[in-house]
Amino acid sequence: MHMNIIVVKNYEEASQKAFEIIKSLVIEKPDANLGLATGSTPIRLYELMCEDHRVNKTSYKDVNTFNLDEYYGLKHDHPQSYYHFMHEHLFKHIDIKKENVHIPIGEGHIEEDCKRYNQLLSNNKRDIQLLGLGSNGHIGFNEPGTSFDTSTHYIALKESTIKDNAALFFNGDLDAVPKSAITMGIHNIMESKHILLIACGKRKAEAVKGMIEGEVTEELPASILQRHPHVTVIIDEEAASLLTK
Ligand SMILES: N[C@@H]1[C@@H](O)[C@H](O)[C@@H](COP(=O)(O)O)O[C@@H]1O
Repeated sequence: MHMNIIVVKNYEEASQKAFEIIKSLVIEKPDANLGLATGSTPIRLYELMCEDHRVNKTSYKDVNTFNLDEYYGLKHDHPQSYYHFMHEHLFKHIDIKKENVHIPIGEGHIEEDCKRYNQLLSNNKRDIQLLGLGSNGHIGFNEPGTSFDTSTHYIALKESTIKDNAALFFNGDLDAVPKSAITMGIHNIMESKHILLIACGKRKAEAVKGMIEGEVTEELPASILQRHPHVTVIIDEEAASLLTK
């Protein structure tokens, strides 16, 4: 097993650690391909990147980014679209070029767009893929039961995911959360040279245990990371609390 597991005290330390990894990659390789994620977890990391860009002038002008997923049916300017999230939390604060930003399109011709995104991904291998972790073990929006062979696809969200995201982003309003999404598949995620997963808090402890100590199963999508040659997992004490080894 090639997982490098880093246990830190809390969310702030986890974000700092992840930031160090991303920053040193961008400095070493100014035209790096970054696979990016949304959700509540990377928010502090993105803040640190913006601050560092402002203060230390770390440049993203030759960086390309590829986001994991997008809700289906939200317009770009919807405040909860991932497109909007990424612009607000990261892109508008750094010197990345608009044309270097890639996010799946969550409306219109699904099949064509998935095909186009897959082509883009296979032409641009990611140097690093940032991941959060769903409380049910999903990565991107690859819900439990998704085949490990998938590339970018349309997926119906599980009840638990709708609930989690309602609580975090939609003021608890289940009806406001889109019921489906477009996501990079497990196959696309596994193509990245390095995978960096951050998980914090008690509600992730079960999934973290399965991901690291459980069997590799499509019922817990993140468990596939055990088969990747270069994975860094950053977890806080709460998320690590059920680990036995
Ligand atoms: N599609 C996203 C994932 O990319 C994210 O990693 C996960 C965890 O979210 P959070 O970081 O808010 O716990 O759930 C969301 O549904």
